Order: sequence, then C-alpha cells, then structure tokens
Amino acid sequence: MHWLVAGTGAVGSLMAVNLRRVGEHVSIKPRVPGKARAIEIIHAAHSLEFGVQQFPIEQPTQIFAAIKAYDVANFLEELKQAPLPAGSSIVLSYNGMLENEINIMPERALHWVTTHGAYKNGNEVVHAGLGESWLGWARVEHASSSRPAELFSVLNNALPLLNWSPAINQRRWQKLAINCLINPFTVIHDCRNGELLQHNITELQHQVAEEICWLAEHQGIQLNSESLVESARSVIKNTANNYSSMLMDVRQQRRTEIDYLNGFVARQSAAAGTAAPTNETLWRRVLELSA
Ligand SMILES: NC(=O)C1=CN([C@@H]2O[C@H](COP(=O)(O)OP(=O)(O)OC[C@H]3O[C@@H](n4cnc5c(N)ncnc54)[C@H](OP(=O)(O)O)[C@@H]3O)[C@@H](O)[C@H]2O)C=CC1
Ligand SMILES: CC(C)(CO)C(=O)C(=O)O
Repeated sequence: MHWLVAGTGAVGSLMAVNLRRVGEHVSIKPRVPGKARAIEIIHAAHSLEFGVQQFPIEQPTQIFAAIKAYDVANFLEELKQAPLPAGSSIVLSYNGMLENEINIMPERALHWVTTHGAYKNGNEVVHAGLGESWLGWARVEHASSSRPAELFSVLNNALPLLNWSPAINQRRWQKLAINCLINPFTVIHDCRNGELLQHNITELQHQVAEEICWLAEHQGIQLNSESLVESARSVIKNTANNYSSMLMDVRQQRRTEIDYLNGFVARQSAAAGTAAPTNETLWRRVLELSA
C-alpha cells in the first residue's frame, strides 16, 4: 500500500516510522510545500528518510492525518480541492470534535482513536506510552459497513493493538470526556496529571461529566457520568508523571484544543437550548490563561 502521512507531528511521525518498519511505502505531505525532497525522522536512534509528496495524488493512497482539531477543516478542504483516486482512504486522528463534522467528512474517512502517547524532540519521535487504538468509519451512514481489511491489518501490524469499532463515535465521545475532565484542570493548576489528585476538583469533574452526558445523549450517544469520572481518575493515576498535551501547548505558547473540547460542549449545549456552565467556565479560563 502507498501511505501519505500529513506532517511530521508526534503521532504522524510515530505512525510513519512504524508503517515503514512493516514494509509499507510511506511519503510525507508537509503542511507548506517547500523545496525539500526528503524529510528525516529519528526513532529509537535510527534515522529514516521519507520522500515528500503534495496533493494531488495519482495512485490509490492511504492518507494518515493525525493533526490538531483546529487544522482538520483546512486539511479536508485541501483534500476536497484535490480528490483522491479510487481505492484511497483517509484515516483521521484528532482530539475533540468539530461542530460541522457531518458536513465535511469525506466518504472514505475513518477515525483512529488512540491511547498511545508520543512526543517530538527536534527530528526525533519518542513513543512515550504504549496504548491501544480503535478504527471506524467516520460517516454515520457507513458505521455498519465492513471494515477495510487490508488497511486495518496494516495499521494493526504497524501500531498494535487496533480494534475495529463500528461505534467509533461512542469511543470519540469517551475520549473527549476524558480530555475535558483532565486537560483544562492541569492548565488551571499548572501541574502534572497526577498532581490533580491533590486538588479539590472531584465535584467540578462530576459537573463537567454530567454536562457532557446530557449533550452526548442529545446527539444519540449514551455515556455514564460516574464511569467517566472514574475513568478519568484511572487515566490520571496511569499518566501521573505526564504533563497533559494542553498544558504543554500553553507552556510552549501554542494554540490549545480547548475550543474543540470543553468549548465544543459549551457551544453545542447552548445551541441545543441548555447551558453547560462548568464546561463554559473551564473553556473561558483556559482561553484567558493561554492568551
Ligand atoms: N501526541 C500524543 O501522544 C497524542 C495526540 N493526540 C491527538 O492527536 C492529534 C495530533 O497530535 P500530535 O501528533 O501530538 O500533534 P502535532 O502538533 O505534533 O502534529 C500535528 C501535525 O499536523 C500537521 N498538519 C496540520 N495541518 C496540516 C496540513 N494541512 N497538511 C499537512 N500537515 C498538517 C502539522 O504540521 P506543522 O508541523 O506544519 O504544524 C503537524 O506536523 C491532536 O489532536 C492530539 O490531541 C491523541 C492522542 C495522543
Ligand atoms: C489523557 C491525557 C490527559 C494524558 O495526558 C491526554 O490525552 C492529553 O494529554 O491530551
């Protein structure tokens, strides 16, 4: 299979080196076209070179795009301008949700949700935490269509363990909830995930979770607020030493994904006629702190 990985971010680089390791043909599509014909990624003390390719693409290609939520709309617009040949698919991975997702998801798009952790240190990618992933068709009308067997098998070999998930949106809502229950608090308290256990946030987390459950149910997804707070607590314990991605973004003066997490919950709840005051407060507070 031919693969085209969007950018050289942490997750994209990790997938690029692992796809190469299992014998796939992998190129990289930088955000901005440049003169470079090859891009170096270092992994586990090995330097690997990847050819550079931009859209349009002429042969069937599997696109892997692990990009920030605020870049998704532009990326999909680029794809719309340069439609892919038949037999291509687009694997998207990002935290949070977009209001207009239903309208912009391409036919052959899949969501890849992961608990693997990675970060970049210059050209080097570090696989910081082993996890597992879930793959499913992005468009609701394709949810029960069969899984693309070869694509699934290659991704599973490259970065196991991969689960096929016809209910990928359920999984995405759970991930959104966990991020809403952890990330903004680490920014507000400027602390590692594990240090949250020393702060008195349980009551607030219950309110965040209940607001998310209401909205999810309104959109046809069943979640349980007690289980969400419990899961967030286990993630906090399992990642106690980590700084959340949102705190890292704030510290490095990068845009955060808060608009697509607690901000998404606040705006969508308001649009559905209900306030989500705790998510709204966290959203505004993180925006202030990261301004
Ligand atoms: N890192 C992790 O451990 C995890 C991350 N996630 C989520 O996955 C997503 C990606 O995370 P991460 O890899 O850390 O993010 P990064 O910011 O490290 O990487 C994103 C990459 O996407 C590239 N990009 C954006 N738009 C385009 C475009 N139009 N064309 C080509 N490349 C593009 C960026 O390019 P440029 O370099 O030019 O900005 C960047 O290289 C996020 O939503 C994150 O929350 C989820 C689980 C774990
Ligand atoms: C689960 C958590 C909070 C782990 O750090 C994460 O996904 C993030 O930092 O964005």
